[in-house]
Amino acid sequence: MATLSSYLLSSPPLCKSRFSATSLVSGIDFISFSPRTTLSSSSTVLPAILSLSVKHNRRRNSLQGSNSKVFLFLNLKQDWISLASLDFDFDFWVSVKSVASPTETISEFDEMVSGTKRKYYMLGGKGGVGKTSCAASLAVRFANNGHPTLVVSTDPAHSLSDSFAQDLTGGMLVPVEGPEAPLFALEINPEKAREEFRSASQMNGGTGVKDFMDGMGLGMLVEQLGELKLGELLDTPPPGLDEAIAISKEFCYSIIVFDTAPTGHTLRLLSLPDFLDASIGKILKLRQKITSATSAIKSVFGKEEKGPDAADKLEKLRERMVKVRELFRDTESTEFVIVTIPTVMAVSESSRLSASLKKESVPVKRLIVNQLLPPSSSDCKFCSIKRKDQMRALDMIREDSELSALTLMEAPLVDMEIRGVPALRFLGDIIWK
Ligand SMILES: Nc1ncnc2c1ncn2[C@@H]1O[C@H](COP(=O)(O)OP(=O)(O)OP(=O)(O)O)[C@@H](O)[C@H]1O
Repeated sequence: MATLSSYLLSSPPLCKSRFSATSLVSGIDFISFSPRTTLSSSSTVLPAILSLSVKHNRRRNSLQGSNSKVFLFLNLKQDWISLASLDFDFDFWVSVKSVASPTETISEFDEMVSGTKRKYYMLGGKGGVGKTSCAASLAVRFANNGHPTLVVSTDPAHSLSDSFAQDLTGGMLVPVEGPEAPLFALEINPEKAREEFRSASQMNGGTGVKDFMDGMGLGMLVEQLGELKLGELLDTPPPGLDEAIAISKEFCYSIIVFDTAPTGHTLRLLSLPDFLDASIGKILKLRQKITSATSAIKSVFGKEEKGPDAADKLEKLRERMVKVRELFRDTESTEFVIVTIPTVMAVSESSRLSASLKKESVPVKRLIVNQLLPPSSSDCKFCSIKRKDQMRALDMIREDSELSALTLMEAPLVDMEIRGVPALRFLGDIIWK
């Protein structure tokens, strides 16, 4: 934003419109105008490369307080710019300026599909904020722009099927109908993934820690390994394990979008590879020591070594965990997109999520504020309260040390259906211009 403001200061305005407005009711109000109308003389300028500044002068007879803030909403795609204020007893000066030449501009979307590496986008946030809807719409946007895409739901409470109005249950890849390039969707079956873990960590269909450790030739050390919480790990794999296993699988798509589970679950998922790597690593080291100590005895008695056993399977699982860990932190290929809604509670949780992701060295660049109320000149009482909450939450984002550093993307509250197709599929066209 620093470069943007310095550009605004240094470049002459492309258009300057003056208009006045007086709010008829107290509370937040909106006024809108179309930049294309006012810019008709500068036909070479694309709306996508415009920015907006506003100056306001208090009218002499204004009775309002002196601390009113003016908020700007730009929706160039839909041809409107709105100003929102608690006090419209002002004269407004609106300047629209070009911030870059068309050739220099890279849209958010272009940036997201740039590079040669396969890209992983993980959308996460508080429960119910619209992670699935935004993941589905982003995936549709990628596919419609020619990028073979896979969207994976790792949230045990799947709702991807509802977003696409298609049955995606069953843990299989399903082609999504509609988009131009291939788009596949997958709802991870947590039970299946857990089963995979159990079979990797247990020997010959045995169950429990004792069998597993026997299989490893470490039966007598079960007690000593108590501090690794191995029993817990094998009998009730931690939430998120299924996701980690799924993520580590090889897929043949240029972009993979993950619709993750709500915050707490996702954070456990992110720290899981480290935990598993450390635990499995310790077990394998121990086994190695015992094997070398007993190998001399075994050779004397002519006993054969066992074939592929639990240790090999576990070693493979550990390798996958290492890959997952690297993937989470690879800034060139992976990005965690935080999804939030404009409420104080959701913003607070998003700030904590951002801090935790930073601590885990997971790259985060963008924040989607979903379900923003579109401007309206005739709010009901409920809507005007909601709008005030929304303003407060947006202010919080701007002032938050974690969130203000992220690129803000706005997703409006949309009508749920467009001719029988869930409108949320098309949110991506609005968010990622
Ligand atoms: N921009 C929007 N406009 C209108 N409705 C929306 C919007 N975004 C999400 N919704 C609705 O909000 C509800 C929750 O959305 P969604 O399932 O995408 O959230 P989620 O964060 O994935 O939820 P969960 O945490 O339960 O997985 C759904 O009914 C969805 O249709």
